[in-house]
Amino acid sequence: MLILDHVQYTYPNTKQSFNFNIKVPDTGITALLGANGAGKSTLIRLMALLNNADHGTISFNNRTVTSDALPEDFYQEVGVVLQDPATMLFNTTVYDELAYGPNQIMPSEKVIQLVNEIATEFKIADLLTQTPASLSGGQKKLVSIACIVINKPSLLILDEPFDGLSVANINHLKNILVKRSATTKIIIAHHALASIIDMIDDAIIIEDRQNGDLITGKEQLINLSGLY
Ligand SMILES: Nc1ncnc2c1ncn2[C@@H]1O[C@H](COP(=O)(O)OP(=O)(O)OP(=O)(O)O)[C@@H](O)[C@H]1O
Repeated sequence: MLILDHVQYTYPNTKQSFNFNIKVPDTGITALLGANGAGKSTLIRLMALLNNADHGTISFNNRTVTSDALPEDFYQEVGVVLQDPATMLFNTTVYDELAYGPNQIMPSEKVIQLVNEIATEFKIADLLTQTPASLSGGQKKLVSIACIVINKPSLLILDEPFDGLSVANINHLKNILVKRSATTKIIIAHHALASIIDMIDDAIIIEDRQNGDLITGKEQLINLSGLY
């Protein structure tokens, strides 16, 4: 579904260079693992076409995609939540934030129903009338994820989704993602394998700004959990 074929990228200012050659497994939950600064967020920005590769190709569902030739439906199919949720929240209320995507494609009575369903699923119904800027860091994180999940993307990419969440909310979000992974491919960048090993199917290791191996199998993942 998502393939990065010899993708190279260099930040113009810091000259940090990255090389990614990755075939993301088509189903389940894939972890992106690596030390701080290894390149997980950079990889996500490339996958999401927020940064343009200097060389190589990215293909999604057998189509080559670039931000210059963006397929019209790309961001309906691919939902991305970046590390800092504040960058994603710009509406007046949490309700408007959640309704933003659905409002583009369905009538308002359906939107109301869907927003209420997702707010219940994420346990954020009591926040609907609040302004996003007034939320706590963890609440912003949950709302920003719910805002993308509500659009039912076929590929969901989450950069450090559990950062800043309480244990109860981490467990709740894990349950939501595992349930949704039956119909949605999910990629999660995370820096502590042990804390997500129960929910992932495989992992891509990023080392020194390059991708390493695709790790599959519970035993192999457990063997790595002391390192990542
Ligand atoms: N906007 C930017 N401009 C220039 N260089 C950047 C930028 N963002 C990241 N870099 C460089 O790329 C490197 C990798 O950063 P990246 O955020 O991709 O790592 P990461 O694996 O997500 O790290 P962390 O686990 O700490 O979030 C950094 O060391 C930094 O020097």
